[in-house]
Amino acid sequence: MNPLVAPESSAHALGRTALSVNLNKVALLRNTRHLGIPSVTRAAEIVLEAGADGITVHPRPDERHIRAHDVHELAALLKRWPQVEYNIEGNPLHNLMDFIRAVRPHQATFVPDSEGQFTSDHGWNLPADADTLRPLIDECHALGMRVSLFMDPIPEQMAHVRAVGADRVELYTETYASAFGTPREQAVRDQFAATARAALAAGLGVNAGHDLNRDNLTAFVREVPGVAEVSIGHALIADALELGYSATIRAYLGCIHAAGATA
Ligand SMILES: CC(=O)[C@@H](O)[C@H](O)COP(=O)(O)O
Ligand SMILES: NCC(=O)COP(=O)(O)O
Repeated sequence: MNPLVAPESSAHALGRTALSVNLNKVALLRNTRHLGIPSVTRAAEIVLEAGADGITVHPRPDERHIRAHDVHELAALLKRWPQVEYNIEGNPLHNLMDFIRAVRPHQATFVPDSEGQFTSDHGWNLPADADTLRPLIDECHALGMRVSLFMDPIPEQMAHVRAVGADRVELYTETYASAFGTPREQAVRDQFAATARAALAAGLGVNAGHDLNRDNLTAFVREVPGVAEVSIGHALIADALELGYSATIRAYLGCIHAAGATA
């Protein structure tokens, strides 16, 4: 994959938030038998044919879901989809950089997970982590890709994200998802909006992800300014078990459309 021709997705061109589908949980189900189904690459084909703007994977060191062969097979598949972005997430101090060097996705998302962590549950600590991250960000840039840092929604951290050389921040949205539907919902969403404004002011692009779903997505995209991309996996794949991949993608794109243009 040649990231030097990384697409500005149709979503960017249309002024709406891009939907990147995280396929971790398809691989998780696949790995419970030695039958190769459900297929990760088939899931990618169907969600892309339904209009998804990107594919995200998080190949954890223990290969509990996405395995090394998935990363490479998806890279080969996406050569047929030049307008689709490939986003690979992981800890660059563990196994992520091997995939980055081999596959050269459009975006690398650095996530500070430990090797056996149950799921992603916190962002980087800046500026403390800056010296460790800076050469890895520089290497990703030299390989021609964008770098996004997975961060908690703290406005004061955004200047540090830019200072270390990252292009985007991925706002860790679990606190928003947990507050949704409670009296704290608006205050928490306001915190994300303030963080996004600080990120944009620092010259960063804004991504978001973790526990987003059909219920909480529209209000987030409507009220948090400039969200370029949401990466969604767990809830979306759960919905697809009920609705099918294609109807699910149309539903999530409908949630984004209902939020209005981001431009
Ligand atoms: C970084 C993040 O919040 C998710 O992208 C992450 O991939 C979730 O990992 P699991 O699917 O292993 O829970
Ligand atoms: N970066 C977030 C992601 O890729 C998917 O997170 P989730 O929707 O599985 O919680």
